[in-house]
Amino acid sequence: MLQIRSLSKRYGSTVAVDDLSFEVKPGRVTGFLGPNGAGKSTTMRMLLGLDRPTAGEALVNGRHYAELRRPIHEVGALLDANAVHPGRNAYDHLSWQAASNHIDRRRVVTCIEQVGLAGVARKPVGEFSLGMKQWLGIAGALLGDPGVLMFDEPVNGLDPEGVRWIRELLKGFANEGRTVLLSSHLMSEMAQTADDLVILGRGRLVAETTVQDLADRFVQGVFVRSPRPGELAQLLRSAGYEVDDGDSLVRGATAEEVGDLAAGQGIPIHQLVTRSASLEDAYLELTADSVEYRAGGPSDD
Ligand SMILES: Nc1ncnc2c1ncn2[C@@H]1O[C@H](COP(=O)(O)OP(=O)(O)OP(=O)(O)O)[C@@H](O)[C@H]1O
Repeated sequence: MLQIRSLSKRYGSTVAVDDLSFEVKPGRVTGFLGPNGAGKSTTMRMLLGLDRPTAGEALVNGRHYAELRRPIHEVGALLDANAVHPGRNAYDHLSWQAASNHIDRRRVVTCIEQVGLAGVARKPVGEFSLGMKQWLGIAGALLGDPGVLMFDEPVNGLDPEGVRWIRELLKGFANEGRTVLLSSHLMSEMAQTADDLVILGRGRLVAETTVQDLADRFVQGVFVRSPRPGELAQLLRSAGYEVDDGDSLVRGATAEEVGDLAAGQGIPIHQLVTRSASLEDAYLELTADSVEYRAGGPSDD
């Protein structure tokens, strides 16, 4: 369990995190989303005791990181996959981490196998692809078999197969009852991975929701096809619905409402499909005011 309470962090005149509060629950994958510079990494660093809050608290299992008795057994994290000595091999890298935390070497082998690196464990990390470094970072996070896992942009730069692999791995961790916090600036990466969503913009909480609720909230309407479209559209308009796209899109209605109205007047329906905005659309709308830089240059506020 992770708890963020009225958390703020300033760097000089930059407010990186601004009075942020949310919770991350066990048994779920929580997507931590926000445009570049929204404050995700800063929040994670404060949870891990790597940065000191200006105000508020960031708690792991109800305690500050510094108060955890055996931190590596409570929380594991991958913040920067490249923060590995390139000349060291994967096995030695993890063994060194394990030794300094009194963790048995057999656990190193288990973690290496769990992330599929057994075949390259003796290769220098400098020869690893970005994906392999990410797996190694995940193996490091698993060393202490912690109940809480945090990953900062773990799928950044991975190919689709790598993304799918990591997605299944993270879902598996949540199914084991662990708390999994996963940051990204892309909704597309979260839609199929996360259960819950915490969305930031300019250091502030924009939404704390579930993927399902967000999708439901942004439902656009119902696409309907009938051999008597004009008549149906008139009926729907008189019932107070907005109908457009050549009388085929009924805004603000459910499929049941449209179907029942049509049935009441004996108007045949050949197709009835609920049409949602994509999660990506919903996310862009929610964070539109928070983007530091857009494709066309700096935002004008
Ligand atoms: N050590 C630091 N010194 C000064 N400013 C910082 C520092 N760390 C972060 N910031 C600033 O704080 C803000 C939040 O940065 P942060 O890295 O937490 O965002 P993020 O959501 O993780 O973004 P990204 O997806 O780009 O990593 C940014 O404006 C950033 O420039």
